[in-house]
Amino acid sequence: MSDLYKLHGLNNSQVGRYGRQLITPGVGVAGQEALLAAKVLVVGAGGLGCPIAMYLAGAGVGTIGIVDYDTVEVGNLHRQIGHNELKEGHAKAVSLATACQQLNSSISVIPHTVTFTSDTALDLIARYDIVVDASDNVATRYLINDASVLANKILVSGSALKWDGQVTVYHYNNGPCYRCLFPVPPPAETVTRCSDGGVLGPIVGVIGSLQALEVIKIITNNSDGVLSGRLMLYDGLAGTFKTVKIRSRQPGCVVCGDNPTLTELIDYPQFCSSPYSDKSSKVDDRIEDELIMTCKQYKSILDTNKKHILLDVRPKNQFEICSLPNSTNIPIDELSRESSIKTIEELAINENEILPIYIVCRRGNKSQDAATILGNKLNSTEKSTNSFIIKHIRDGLTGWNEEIDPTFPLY
Ligand SMILES: Nc1ncnc2c1ncn2[C@@H]1O[C@H](COP(=O)(O)OP(=O)(O)OP(=O)(O)O)[C@@H](O)[C@H]1O
Ligand SMILES: [Zn+2]
Repeated sequence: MSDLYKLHGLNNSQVGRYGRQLITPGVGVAGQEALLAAKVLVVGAGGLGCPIAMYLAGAGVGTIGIVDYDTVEVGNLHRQIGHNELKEGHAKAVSLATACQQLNSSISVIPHTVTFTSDTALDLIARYDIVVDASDNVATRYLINDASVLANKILVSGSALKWDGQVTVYHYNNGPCYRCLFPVPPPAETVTRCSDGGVLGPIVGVIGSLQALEVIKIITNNSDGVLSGRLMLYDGLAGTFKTVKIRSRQPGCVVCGDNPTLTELIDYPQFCSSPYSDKSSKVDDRIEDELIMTCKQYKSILDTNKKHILLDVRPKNQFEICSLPNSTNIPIDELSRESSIKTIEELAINENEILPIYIVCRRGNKSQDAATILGNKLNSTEKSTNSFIIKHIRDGLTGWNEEIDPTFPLY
């Protein structure tokens, strides 16, 4: 296109590349120019981060930053479709940045292979206009919120688990921030992680795409429909979307309120009692020593053919993947039922002897709770006998894989 025809700053290849987007009502040349000038930071290069960054790259967002400390694993690929098998072991931020550049080499995509922490957040955010939360843990969520408010940036937030997801925009046009809605973090033990609850690829695909769309709406100044003060909920299994009004900005909010008291970043893992990661860490012992058995001890029980009951308290669909020989599956949620207790008693009471009951789960977390529940039910004071031996297997099936048999599949 010669200047004779041109009334704007887009060149011929930009008109060609972004044509379908350009002619969409509400975008136009001004919208495209704004996209090319925009700088967006995506925190997390996982399930949400992949579609977010790829769609923003496709749309021609001029500068995209991608933060992630982690590396690509094959178990990520069912949903993290910006990566591929050749990238196993590579930094996720670099892998996704490369995929974005392959999609659109005319923009700038900057990988930041660091953990987003109180030390790194403000420096990173300062280089961008909009922040997108594509992380997967509560500590990072509070950090991103506080850093965005302190740096006065708009935050596009999303989350997904199992078959569901949600999207909203914080700190936009006097709308609420995350803390206006959730002033204090939930108890760490009530938070379900993707690695425990599961998540489907298309669910993060939908939510990540919606987050990218909010970013595009904000940049192209389609402000009326921006999901500020509203939360869009997607139930993929039911096939429904619902948008609900959420609490407005709270004048008393510690970070975005009228008289904020939180004026610098804090220690978020401490505040949330959980780390900047949803990875499973070693589980601490919470019960007395006599209720604990190691994987090696259980192996020797098996090797010596000692009679016992092995109770696997994982959800049924996890038990189906693989289980230790002769184990009985009673998911922990069903353990307190009278019928479950009866089944366990029938299994354990064997002619004249009472067999010991060993409990296993994925990592040795739920099995501790199960040992306590079962101890209370079976050895309660109302019972005449107090003789059930109950132990949980420390480190669970993950420990079994690591210490005893690496062929036991991990998921
Ligand atoms: N504070 C943080 N700094 C940098 N990256 C983060 C931070 N918190 C989370 N992330 C990244 O956000 C991404 C979230 O992706 P996703 O929810 O798909 O989980 P994942 O950790 O890859 O999956 P899995 O739980 O299956 O291992 C991860 O790649 C994770 O490394
Ligand atoms: Zn607030």
